[in-house]
Amino acid sequence: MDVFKCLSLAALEALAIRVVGGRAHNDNLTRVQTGCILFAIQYLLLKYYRVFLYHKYFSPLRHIPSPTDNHFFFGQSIKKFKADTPISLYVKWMRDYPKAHLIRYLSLANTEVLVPTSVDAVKEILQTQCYSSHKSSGWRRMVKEMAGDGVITMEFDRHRNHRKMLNGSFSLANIRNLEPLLKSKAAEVTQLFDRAIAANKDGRTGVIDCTDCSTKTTLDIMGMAVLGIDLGNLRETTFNGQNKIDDVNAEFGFHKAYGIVFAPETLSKTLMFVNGFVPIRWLPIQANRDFLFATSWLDNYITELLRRRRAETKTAMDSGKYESSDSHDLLTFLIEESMPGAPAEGIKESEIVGHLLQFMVAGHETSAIALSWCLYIMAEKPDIQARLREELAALGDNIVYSELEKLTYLDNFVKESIRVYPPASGTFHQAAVDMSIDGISIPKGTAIDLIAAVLQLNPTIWGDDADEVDPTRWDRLSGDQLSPYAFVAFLQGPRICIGKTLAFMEMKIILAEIVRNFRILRVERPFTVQNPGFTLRPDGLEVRFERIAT
Ligand code: HEM
Repeated sequence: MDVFKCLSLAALEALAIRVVGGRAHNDNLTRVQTGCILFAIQYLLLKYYRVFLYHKYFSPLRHIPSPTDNHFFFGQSIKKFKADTPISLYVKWMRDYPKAHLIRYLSLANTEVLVPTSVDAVKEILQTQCYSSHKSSGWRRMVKEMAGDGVITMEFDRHRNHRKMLNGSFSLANIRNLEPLLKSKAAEVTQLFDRAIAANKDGRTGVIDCTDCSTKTTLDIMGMAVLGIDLGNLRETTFNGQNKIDDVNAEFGFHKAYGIVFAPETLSKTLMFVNGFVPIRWLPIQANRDFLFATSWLDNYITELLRRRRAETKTAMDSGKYESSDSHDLLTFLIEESMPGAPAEGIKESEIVGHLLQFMVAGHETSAIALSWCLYIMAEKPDIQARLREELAALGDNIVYSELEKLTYLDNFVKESIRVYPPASGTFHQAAVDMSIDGISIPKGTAIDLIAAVLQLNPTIWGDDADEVDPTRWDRLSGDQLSPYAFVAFLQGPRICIGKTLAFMEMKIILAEIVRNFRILRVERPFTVQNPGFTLRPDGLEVRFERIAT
């Protein structure tokens, strides 16, 4: 836009100089040369104004509390990149300005970014003015590159229409039908724990990598719930004698592909972020080749599956043998919804593939991270673990979910772990129109980072012990804690997570099985949290556990 403005202005000025000055004004310079020089001067001046002057002297946002330790050009970007976790700096700023409703920080080239820190400010963005902002274009580009174009990357009417159609597939009744699947996967988790014990020298305890194990579990669950296929990641996991999962001989599949795309090495991660702004996937390096192979493998796999299932459905319908069942995986649901005369008739194949890919991603990665942090908390806090076990002991051996969901301590524990360790670190918006938050005018285009931890770890909302994991706090909520905008790990408003109920159900069923059968003893070694990233993914979090004698 700036280039276009400066080009037009330079062309007009060059023309004016020619007309006013006549041929004599400077015979050595042609009109094009004059135009180029004017363009360069104006463009540099405009950029200087935008990068170095605007945020300091002219921006309507300049009075909002802001961290001051900025790099002169990169603002806080380098610090964010180097921080321990994707949320650490945001939480620090929230603590530095406890009374603020909004915080402003400077990003690359001193671009201003707002971070809402109060329940009122978040409510305005997610509810009152929910259609005044949309996901940032850079973020959407990154997600589309990884997981196609589905509900997560759609906006406004397109999002509203697709979301309305998709809501049916994750209705309460449909989710309830997944109970047998979730129980069978929970049983497979205990078998995997037993295999880890059997592979260990002492024959009594085992060690698992929490993120790896949880990812396999939730990927298997999503494989069934979304695609109707058993990916078999849990069943096929073996251990190699040094407590390590033996992945060397595993065929290329969903788990490997998602690992490359969503849990990449530092170089690949950097390429992913840079590519959100400047296209660099054409660079002939191995990290790019791996990424492109994995994303196209996932896309081809799902497209083929869709075409095959569609053909099978059509054959069954033509022969009058097709019966719609009560329990739908998302793929079957979408095929039925897109039939002639059905609500989603005319939906593009690429949109169905986008939805499926994005549900697989959104559904497995976040739940896996949430489960990993639950295991971490249990390892660190034996008292919490004991209390969970005690509550579960009151139920018989063959637990049904209707009993499990009534357990208040388990419910509190799951909520509390997601409060302290929100799996999705943030959602990244941009003002779609000029808007006002907390009485402050926000110009169209301003970036807004919605960071769950900034609300969920905020001492002004949750008290001085906001950082502490205390499941019992959910029994005595008061003040702002009662607001739905104090707990936004699943977001709120029209874009609230579609899988929230399923996430709670799967976590409770799997945790119940683990807690009843195993005692988590300790965290085995120091670990890190991946940064940069869109999730709070622990890296190398291993726990040691033992079987509980029956
Ligand atoms: C602990 C587990 C989970 C957490 C913390 C979580 C969190 C979130 C968050 C924060 C969003 C908003 C993202 C954004 O707008 O940028 C979201 C959206 C979404 N989630 Fe989840 N999620 C979880 C589990 C699931 C599951 C199990 C599914 C699968 C059914 C799922 C499917 C989705 C989808 C499809 C969206 C996009 C909704 C839309 O844009 O309308 N999530 N989730």
